[in-house]
Amino acid sequence: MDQNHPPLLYLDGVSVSFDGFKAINNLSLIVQHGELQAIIGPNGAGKTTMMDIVTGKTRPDEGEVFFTGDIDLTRLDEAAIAELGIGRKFQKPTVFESHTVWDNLELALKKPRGVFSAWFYNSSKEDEERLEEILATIRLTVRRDELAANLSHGQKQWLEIGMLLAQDPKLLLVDEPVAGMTDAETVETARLLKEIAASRSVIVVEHDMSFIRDLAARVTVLAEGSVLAQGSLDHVSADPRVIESYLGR
Ligand SMILES: Nc1ncnc2c1ncn2[C@@H]1O[C@H](COP(=O)(O)OP(=O)(O)OP(=O)(O)O)[C@@H](O)[C@H]1O
Repeated sequence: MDQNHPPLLYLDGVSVSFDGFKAINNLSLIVQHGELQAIIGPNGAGKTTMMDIVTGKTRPDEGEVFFTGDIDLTRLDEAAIAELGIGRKFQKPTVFESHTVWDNLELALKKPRGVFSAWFYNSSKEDEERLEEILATIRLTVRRDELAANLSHGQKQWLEIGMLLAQDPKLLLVDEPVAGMTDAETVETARLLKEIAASRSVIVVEHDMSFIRDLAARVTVLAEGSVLAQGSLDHVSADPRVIESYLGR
């Protein structure tokens, strides 16, 4: 790692086994500041486990995981890692159904990012402007007063992404966001994530290839717990090993 210009996220030689099975095997991965990166790969490739390692849910047996160059994530717990500005969106949307879109965002803004945040919070003009901005980003401005329960599945996913944005993460990990979305929502989600990545780094795990194409991001192909190929979607799609282990199946 270039110590003068460290990447936002740096994994090197990371391995983790479950009952003797190497779910992550000597994985090295870099995410730059302001980068949108797509991670693809067959079921069981270790995509979820990789995110579990970054967010502190799973401890690696071996290897280095550094954030902003000098912060060793393997020594921190989940709350401390969230507090550093690493947000994670799980596959299923978890919004407060009986609250409005606006209230969901406001609750996320008030929620401390981790246990070390200030406990006292006063709503300010500045916060309201931020929430308005987030509403526009997640395409829900006109539905701000709607109960979250009345949103479509795709809109719930966007709302949850907005709730993470309210926490102002430096790195956003997004797990299979377009599963179950309509085609139109899927196309819009690619646009939305590209906009978000203009001001922070985003890792997206997905199986939907037309969505990955729309993202126009650098693609990392994981297989059997390590990086099989990396580059543009066209580049990795032409790799015979990628075709054999994933795309050709
Ligand atoms: N806590 C755990 N205990 C035991 N085995 C696990 C655990 N977590 C993951 N695994 C195993 O590790 C391997 C990698 O799983 P992982 O969920 O990371 O893959 P994935 O690439 O996210 O797959 P998918 O595309 O299906 O979500 C799998 O064989 C899985 O069964």
